[in-house]
Amino acid sequence: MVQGNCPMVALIGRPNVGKSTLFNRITKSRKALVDPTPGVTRDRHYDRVTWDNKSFVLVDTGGIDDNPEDLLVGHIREQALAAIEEADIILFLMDGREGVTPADYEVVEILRRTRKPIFHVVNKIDSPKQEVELLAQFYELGIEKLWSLSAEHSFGFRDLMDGLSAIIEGESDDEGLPEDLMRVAFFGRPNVGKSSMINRILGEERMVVSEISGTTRDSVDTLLTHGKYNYLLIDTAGIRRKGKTKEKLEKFSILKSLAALNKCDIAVILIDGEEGITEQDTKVIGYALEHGRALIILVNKWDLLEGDKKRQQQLLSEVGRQLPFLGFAPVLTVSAKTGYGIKRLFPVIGSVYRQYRAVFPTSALNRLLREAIENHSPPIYKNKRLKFYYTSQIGTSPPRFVIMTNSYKGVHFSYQRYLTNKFREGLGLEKVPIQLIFKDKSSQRGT
Ligand SMILES: Nc1nc2c(ncn2[C@@H]2O[C@H](COP(=O)(O)OP(=O)(O)OP(=O)(O)O)[C@@H](O)[C@H]2O)c(=O)[nH]1
Ligand SMILES: Nc1nc2c(ncn2[C@@H]2O[C@H](COP(=O)(O)OP(=O)(O)OP(=O)(O)O)[C@@H](O)[C@H]2O)c(=O)[nH]1
Repeated sequence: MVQGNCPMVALIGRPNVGKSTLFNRITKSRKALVDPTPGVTRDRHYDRVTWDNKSFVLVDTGGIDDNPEDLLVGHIREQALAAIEEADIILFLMDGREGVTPADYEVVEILRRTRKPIFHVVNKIDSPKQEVELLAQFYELGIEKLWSLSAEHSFGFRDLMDGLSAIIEGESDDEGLPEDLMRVAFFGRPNVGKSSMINRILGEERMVVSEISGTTRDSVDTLLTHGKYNYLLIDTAGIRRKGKTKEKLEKFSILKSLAALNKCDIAVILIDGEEGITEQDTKVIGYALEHGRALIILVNKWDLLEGDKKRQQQLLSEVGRQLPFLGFAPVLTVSAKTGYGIKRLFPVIGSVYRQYRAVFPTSALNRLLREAIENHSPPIYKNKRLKFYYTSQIGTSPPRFVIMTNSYKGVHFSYQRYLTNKFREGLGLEKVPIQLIFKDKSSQRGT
């Protein structure tokens, strides 16, 4: 049984064996979370999947790292090594139509080195008849259990997914943790100072601390009580840097840390004050946004910029420029080394958390909606004035509101943005993401 919330399942295999096809089949049933945010780099090669109430993060390693200059066999070997190192479960895909290849032998050998669960999957077996014809030769590999599959036509798919979810433990229910816990996860590139930051927070505040192990394989969660509040600090894994695979592992570690996103309320993203914001930072931020998480940006190692006003300003405006859509996220300059700025963090976490979980009475929301419409008339759509009838809150974390309209299709981006800003201002939600969902009153359809 694979423990922990949301293990990482890596899909490996030679080019063209059907990894993308399988990835799409597994992930496509998932309903879209939020509209894509402009400017955010989206990586289509990983996704969170829930099957039978079990959740995991699926990673298509082929997509992560396609370097055409890599020799084929070398490439798959590296992929397998990285997967052994970083993934919790491995799906090794082979091509039933092509038959067993030397690379398959080699990968099977590599995979024998780990005790992690491995699914040896023979793809492109599109029917029971083909199973009889194509599968037999793969037993030469000496693998007891082979899974035959048609990623394209779904033969064998359900069995594979059931097999996979059978070895994943259900969501842990946080037994023994206090209620109303603020879950704060720290993200950032290797070496940005995540561990130093958490240590600094713990040392600085001399708080009641206890370690909760095993929630995620490589991360240690720390429960602490500060004032009358309880916090769970989640440190995302540091990676082991090893020779040539460093780059690859770095990508893996980012993906894996994404599993932590699923269990936090607030994602604290550390940016290296010396290096500035990187593409990997914007990727993690994008993913946090898609998951509707509250965000706090910490520009760490600020001590290294001490006295350099020009560089400081440059850096902050760079952050603003790179993340224009992120106006709501507080940005703090800090130093885990000297302790500069750390005292400001808790009040910010507190106010972000309160906003993130806020609940509003329907009457106040409707008043706000009416005022917003009076101040700025809705546009005309298909010769009719757009109407907004009423609104109510349908969720928190982040706050979500539904607004009933006569034509949700007519609510263009600019008016949507206007209403979002009005809701933010009117409800005091300036530090968190919020979602407005428009629905047609008559048909109950909408976005
Ligand atoms: N007959 C059959 N064809 C399949 C199946 N799965 C994938 N294919 C085909 O195999 C080809 C390669 O599939 P991809 O999913 O792109 O393979 P990949 O492993 O992601 O390839 P790379 O992106 O190069 O790593 C495509 O033409 C698919 O249509 C299957 O189950 N049956
Ligand atoms: N000058 C300066 N150095 C810092 C600061 N914070 C961390 N460092 C240094 O940066 C290095 C990396 O810090 P870690 O806390 O290990 O970074 P991490 O993000 O946990 O790294 P991984 O475990 O690799 O993910 C260490 O040498 C720290 O001493 C800071 O605010 N200022």
